Amino acid sequence: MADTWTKAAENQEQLEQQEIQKLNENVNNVSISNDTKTINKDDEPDEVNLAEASLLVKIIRKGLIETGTSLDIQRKDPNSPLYSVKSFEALHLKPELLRGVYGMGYNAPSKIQETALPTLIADPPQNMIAQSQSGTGKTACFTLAMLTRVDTTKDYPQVLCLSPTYELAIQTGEVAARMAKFCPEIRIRYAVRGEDIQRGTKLTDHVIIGTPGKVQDWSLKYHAFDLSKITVFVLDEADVMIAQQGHQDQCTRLNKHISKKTCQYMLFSATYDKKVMEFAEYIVPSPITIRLKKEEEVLDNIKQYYVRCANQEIKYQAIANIYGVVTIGQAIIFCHTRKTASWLSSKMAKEGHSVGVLSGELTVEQRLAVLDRFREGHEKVLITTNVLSRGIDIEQVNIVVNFDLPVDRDDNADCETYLHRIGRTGRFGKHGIAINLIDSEKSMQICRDIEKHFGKKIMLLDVENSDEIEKIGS
Ligand SMILES: Nc1ncnc2c1ncn2[C@@H]1O[C@H](COP(=O)(O)OP(=O)(O)OP(=O)(O)O)[C@@H](O)[C@H]1O
Repeated sequence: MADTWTKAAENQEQLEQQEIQKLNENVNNVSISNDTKTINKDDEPDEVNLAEASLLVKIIRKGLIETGTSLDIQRKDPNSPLYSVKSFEALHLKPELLRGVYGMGYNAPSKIQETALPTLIADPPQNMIAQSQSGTGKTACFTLAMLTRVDTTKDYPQVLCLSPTYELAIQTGEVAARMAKFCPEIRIRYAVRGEDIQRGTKLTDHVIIGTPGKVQDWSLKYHAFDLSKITVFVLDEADVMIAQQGHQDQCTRLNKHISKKTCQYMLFSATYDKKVMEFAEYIVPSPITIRLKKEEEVLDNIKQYYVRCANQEIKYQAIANIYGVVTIGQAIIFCHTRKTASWLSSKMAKEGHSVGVLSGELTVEQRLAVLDRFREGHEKVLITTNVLSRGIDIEQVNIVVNFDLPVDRDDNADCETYLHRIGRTGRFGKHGIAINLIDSEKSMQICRDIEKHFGKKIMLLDVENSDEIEKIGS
């Protein structure tokens, strides 16, 4: 059987190689002028964008080519988050789950999977607070641990997984369903907006995946399940769940009813600032902690740039031209407010560009429909707000644009959100590009603060210097 799985994985790899080759052929067919002559950015937005487009093609082309060859190399590099010495077989997963894992095309664990999984599924259960870079397989890691712990002889919810957004809960549920494909007796239930139950219902599902508000309603208001019987409590994007206003109150309320003696806590995120980690260690009894050093948090496979734009209109022009280039892959554009997202999308739509827009004011059905269309490639560009900054996994996204840099309530750099936003590209070792549009001294300062915080260079995309362009693109 193992041989069949190995073959399936090899086939998958061959298919991926063919796909990459096809993409590269497409890239080579894109004809864009290499004109990089001196440009007055304020007066000549079109020329600026032509040069930018040309540079982007080079960078993307390089990224796509590297993507095809580097996964194996990254796996052998001890400094890479994808490094592993063990096979999935060596992690002591149940055979049915192992089949699920291979069925998803995974052939070796990432560093976080190799490190955390054996501890998470060992007995007696141990609590864990884990950090690993974006796109390195945390979801698969805690999902496998959750499914391992299910006791199908008991017909009530035992595993509770909380996500900060509707989209993320659905995505995690889909991963869990795929992993559990060969465990048909495990029942998984979404507790999210739009899913309703009758008063008096007693849930018989084993795993509940949802957002805190809905889970609170079902457990504490409708008593559809008993929180004290939960044996695994997972907080995905744990830092926002325990520290951000709104989520914090709901999670604290739920946590009060969870038995510290019999429940295993699993907290996962790509970021924890110092205070949040201290708080997490305070609320989770005797946790095993897996932490990254600050300089390890930003992935080397995501190249970061900034572009100076005179004003919002020039930022728009930059985006409008980037649109032409990203048909090679897909892009997500982050705006600070719904208003800017809607302004940008309607302006682009008016000019005939096909873009999706996803922000908090849409109904959950609309949000999911927009995301599905984007996943299926109907739109190449998705304009959004922080609602989509965390966890969403779309493999083909190779560019993230910060139309506005992320700031906190005091207008200071929001480094955690920045990291999550740019982590929508560069998934599982792929190469990605993050472009920050800078239109004021204030935003330049924020960019510098982010750079300093992570100790990773954010390079100027200087369209006036063709030598530099060549250097960046090579
Ligand atoms: N061992 C593996 N082998 C190959 N692909 C994997 C493996 N583990 C996870 N993946 C894939 O890598 C991608 C990123 O994984 P995942 O979404 O779990 O990352 P994450 O760490 O949870 O990201 P984020 O920090 O953004 O929440 C997914 O497409 C997933 O299917």
